[in-house]
Amino acid sequence: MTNKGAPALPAIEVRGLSKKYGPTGILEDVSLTVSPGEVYALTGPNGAGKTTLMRTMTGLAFPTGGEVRILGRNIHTDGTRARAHMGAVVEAPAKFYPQFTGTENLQIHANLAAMAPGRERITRDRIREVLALLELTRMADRKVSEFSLGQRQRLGVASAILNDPKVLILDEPTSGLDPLGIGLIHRIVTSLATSGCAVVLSTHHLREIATYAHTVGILTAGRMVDTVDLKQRHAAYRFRVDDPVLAAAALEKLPFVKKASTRMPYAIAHLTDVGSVPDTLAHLAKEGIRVYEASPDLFDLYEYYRDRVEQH
Ligand SMILES: Nc1ncnc2c1ncn2[C@@H]1O[C@H](COP(=O)(O)OP(=O)(O)OP(=O)(O)O)[C@@H](O)[C@H]1O
Repeated sequence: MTNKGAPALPAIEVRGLSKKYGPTGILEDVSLTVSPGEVYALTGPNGAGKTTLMRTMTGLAFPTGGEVRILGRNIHTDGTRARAHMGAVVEAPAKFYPQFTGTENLQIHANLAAMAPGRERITRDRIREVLALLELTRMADRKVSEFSLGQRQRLGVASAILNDPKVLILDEPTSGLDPLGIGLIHRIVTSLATSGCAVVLSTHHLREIATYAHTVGILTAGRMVDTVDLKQRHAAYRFRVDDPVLAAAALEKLPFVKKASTRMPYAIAHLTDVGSVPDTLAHLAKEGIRVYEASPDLFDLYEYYRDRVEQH
């Protein structure tokens, strides 16, 4: 029997997770699913429980209730196999031996990673490649005690991606990084996701994350209060036209427009596919509507987040 046509197994599945420290509830009934190739950003106020959730997802902390599955395997009862294809940094900055060099520290991680079932040895070339990717070649043979905070942060990401993971979990990977370092981490995460890796990262940088995450989970006081599908939000386009009401009525008729509305001086169209913008423009012109400007109607995650957090 084949499972052709069956939905792909989620790479990460968190179901009804709760966690207490003593009598204090930190997480309550948290669920989330991340598919292969998806970037899931976890955000929320300080103390909301993001680090606790990520520590529990990687098996470093145990839940009071619920479960975590990585590639179908329970991280708490089948940890060795669940972690075989996982990379993670959940301490900031990641812990390294300060008296050893960057390369030596990665070699230690490589040796540990190679002990996972079904995993091959990580070569010296791969270590060099990952150091170059994180722009750490210059620091490769220096002791970690000589690394800056940002360099240690990048070495943490290097160690997490060393074994070419299918699941990557990063707690605030861009904290302490300069603007170019932040861009570098974004590019690396995007490229891993493009090749099928499922990524969960926590962050407070909402406007940046909105440009490349697929999903944003908002955690407040230990509860997942909202999950935002950014793909859906990005398919809105706005057109500055001479008559927005007329334009919205014309846009409504198009098969690839899910919804049209006005926000003066714009007509807003929610498209099924951003590739249909040229056809939309052609249609507006045919209807005699003059278009002065057409641009993505970017979803303001910061505004949305503020509203959602203030409600709780
Ligand atoms: N080992 C622990 N023992 C007791 N309480 C803890 C422990 N670890 C975390 N907490 C508490 O759990 C709550 C959530 O902390 P956590 O670090 O998960 O939040 P966070 O969302 O990651 O915060 P931040 O954005 O500030 O990093 C806090 O109130 C914290 O004091």
